[in-house]
Amino acid sequence: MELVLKKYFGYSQFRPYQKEIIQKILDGRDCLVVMATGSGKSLCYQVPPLVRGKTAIVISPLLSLMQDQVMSLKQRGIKAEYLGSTQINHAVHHEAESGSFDVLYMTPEKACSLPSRFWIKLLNVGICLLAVDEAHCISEWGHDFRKEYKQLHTLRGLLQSVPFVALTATATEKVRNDIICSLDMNDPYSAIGSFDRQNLFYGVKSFSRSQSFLDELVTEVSTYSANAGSTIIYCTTVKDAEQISESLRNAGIKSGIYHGQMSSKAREESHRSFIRDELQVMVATVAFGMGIDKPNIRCVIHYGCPKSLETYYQESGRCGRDGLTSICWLYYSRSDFAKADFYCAEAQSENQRKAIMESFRAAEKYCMMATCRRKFLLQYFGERNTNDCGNCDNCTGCKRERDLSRESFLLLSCVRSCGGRWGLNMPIDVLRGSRSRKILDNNFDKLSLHGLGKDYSAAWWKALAALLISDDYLKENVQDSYRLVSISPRGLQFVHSASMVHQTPLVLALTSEMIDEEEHGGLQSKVGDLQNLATLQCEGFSEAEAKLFHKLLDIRMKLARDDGTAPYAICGDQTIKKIAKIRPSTRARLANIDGVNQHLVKKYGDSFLQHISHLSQELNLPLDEGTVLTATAECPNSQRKLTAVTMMEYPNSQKKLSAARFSAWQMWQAGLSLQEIANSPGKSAPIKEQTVVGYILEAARERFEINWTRFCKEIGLTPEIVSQIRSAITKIGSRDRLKPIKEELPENVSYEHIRTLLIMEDIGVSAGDIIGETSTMVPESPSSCDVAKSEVHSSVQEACIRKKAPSHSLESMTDPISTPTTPCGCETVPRKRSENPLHFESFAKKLHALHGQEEKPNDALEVTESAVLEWVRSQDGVSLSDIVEHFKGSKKDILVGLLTYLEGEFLVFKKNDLYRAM
Ligand SMILES: Nc1ncnc2c1ncn2[C@@H]1O[C@H](COP(=O)(O)OP(=O)(O)OP(=O)(O)O)[C@@H](O)[C@H]1O
Repeated sequence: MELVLKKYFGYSQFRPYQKEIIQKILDGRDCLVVMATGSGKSLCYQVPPLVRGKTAIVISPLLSLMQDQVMSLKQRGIKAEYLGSTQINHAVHHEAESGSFDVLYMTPEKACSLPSRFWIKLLNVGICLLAVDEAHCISEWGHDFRKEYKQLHTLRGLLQSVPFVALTATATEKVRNDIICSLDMNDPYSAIGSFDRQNLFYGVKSFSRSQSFLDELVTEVSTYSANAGSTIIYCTTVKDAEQISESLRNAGIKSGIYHGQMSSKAREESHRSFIRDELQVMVATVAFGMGIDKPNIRCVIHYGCPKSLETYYQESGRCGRDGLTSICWLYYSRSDFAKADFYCAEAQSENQRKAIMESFRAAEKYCMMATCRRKFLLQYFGERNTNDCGNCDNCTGCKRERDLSRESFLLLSCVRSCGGRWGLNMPIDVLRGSRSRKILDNNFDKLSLHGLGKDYSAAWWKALAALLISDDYLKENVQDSYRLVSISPRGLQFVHSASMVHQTPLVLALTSEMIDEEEHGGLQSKVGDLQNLATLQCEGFSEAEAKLFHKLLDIRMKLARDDGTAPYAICGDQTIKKIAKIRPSTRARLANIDGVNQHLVKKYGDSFLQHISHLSQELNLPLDEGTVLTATAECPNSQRKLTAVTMMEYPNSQKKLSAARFSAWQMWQAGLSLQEIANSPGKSAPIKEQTVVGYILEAARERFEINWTRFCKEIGLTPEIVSQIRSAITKIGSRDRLKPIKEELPENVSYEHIRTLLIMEDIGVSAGDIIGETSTMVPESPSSCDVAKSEVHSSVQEACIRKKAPSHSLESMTDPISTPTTPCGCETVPRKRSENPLHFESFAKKLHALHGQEEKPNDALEVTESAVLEWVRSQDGVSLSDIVEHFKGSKKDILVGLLTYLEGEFLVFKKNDLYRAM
């Protein structure tokens, strides 16, 4: 399973529940999976077909969702397709029944209308599971009941031996039971995960649909949207959606619109542009609901209270599916709460009407509460023992608590005096001193309470009423869709214990709406804080790394566009972040990054590596940051010759130098030329020689030993150039900045010359001594003083050459294959890779050639890619020492080289220091 996970999905670990669920499916057991949005449910049905080599059937409610999923799976090298009305390739049906696909999506209608011969044929080749995604649609108690889902049990009869897997993010206990019964599931394994989406911040504010609020919202969105993922703004009406969309476009924000009144073609186009990152913001109605599978949505805004808490959880759950910090704001106005009847009109039964009403009230309560919102959400979905989250507006805002005993006494008494026959408006109007006809007709103007609550707005009183309802002082009864308010026993007790002049203290936390009402007369409903999204995106990055991250996002976008796919299908933002942080220089290192799968490495790896190398150079960022150095195979011959001088002598080298610099220095010490190092094959593309010079100079600054004579010769630092540089420095009177020095010098004097001289001086190496001693150097015009000094012998450097320079000529080595190679035996151009491991035997041969033949015990096994691969494959995870032991007699360096190579080719992978075959 882990192998499939890494190979196709690029991940090295399963998330909670995934592995158990997959195992149960592989064992043939029905499963009910209820896990949070974005928790990774899809993977549970995508892995088994790859393990078993049989087709997985996935029932999904929306064509757009299927198309997105198929696109993403194809980008992972998984054979996936869908059957549905928009499928224009007629061959798909035939291929599907012959079992050509790993994952086959279809709508419930399609699944029920396929002839039984289709299923029988497919069963013969193999079906490993039937998954019902968004399974809550089966239940009348669910918030999105679809009658086509009810028909799915007919498939049970046809596919008796196939495990059924029902998946949903939102299912109360009632809904779960309904799913199990409807699908005729047999003793299903139930995996009920937490609903908690810890990376999401939840916030709520009251607002008025005014131009000033809209302007403020547009300004906020524009501050972060250009470089911080995507945003969805959900509206409750098409009119709101159109108005917001227009305002965003007028402000120059790339935004699209999506609602049910658009043609299906226009909707598709809008959806497509959004998932391909061509739009920053999508303004949509609920029509843009389930099936938005885009992982990098950073912000979901609700412009109006949604119709149920389940809908809210689903829609806000579109946010931050890649696990990165994301924000959900909900803006509500009082008028939103008057829509219950409208939503109930959709009900097809009394049960459904009740369910709609209940979840609508829950959404209202969510808006009005002053305590932890996440806790409320989780408890609504049946999770107990939850604590305050510290990551919602009510937890993070400064809580304002106040003794509201007098106000509560007035409201409770007034509700009681009105006889519990009214909604909230009547007692509030009485308190505010209204003399409307209804009040006069009922003689409520005669009540002693009449007019005593004038100091607060009606909205303020309603907010207090919501607090008193949630604390059980008031209760709401729904009668013929009217909401009547009456006093509860607890409320009655409170009223009895008090009088007009004295009440028991009742300390309550004010809601943000109450505060707004008190401080700004309800006019200042400020948009919640969205701006920090832009900074969150690059948290933990230096400025240069943040730049690299954004450039890599652009590159991913371009690659995706060229390929007609969505950027996130290549890899997620989280993975790009890791790439920007690590800056891998080789395929193997790229492959090691979580989220990088085989398909990515094969298809885009070289392109990414080239860009990383160039951009890192431009931004002065080292490659292979944080990579633990191991003996690498990137230039295998150098390893052999360096065993005596590398890690042993520089135990802290990792701390001082990045892997790329250390590796360049190693190769240099092994006798490779600067050009050879620049072209060494471990990298996807040659790097510049100047970069190699820079790397070696940095090593020198860190007191790594350098053969200066050889180095100066190679970069062409002559005595004449040294004296020219010195004159230039004297002339400008400073050596702090290179540019003015360079400007004083002739063309042939390079920055590398200047840098080298300065570093030599900094670390106390005399340039004159070094340059002067080498007779093979032919200075263009030897300058007197430096030539004189050249007679002096540099004992330190010379000793170093004698002791550690390569003992045999690199050029003399036999190259067993015909590809052009550098003197180190490595290819000068990136090698075209093949899927067939045997094709790489040449690499093993080359390694042997480079390391020289040696005495091997008679029983020693020959080390080739296929031999190593075969043996690793036959084991359940082996350590390097096991491999060395098994292939005893072979050099560890050769084995390490082969393993690294096989890792880069996704033929083996390493987890917890154990190698396993893919
Ligand atoms: N083991 C894993 N390691 C890292 N990322 C993972 C893992 N499993 C899944 N993911 C990623 O998590 C994200 C959400 O996964 P997925 O789409 O399966 O969620 P879901 O539970 O089906 O959500 P929803 O209910 O909203 O459809 C995807 O980007 C997916 O690639």
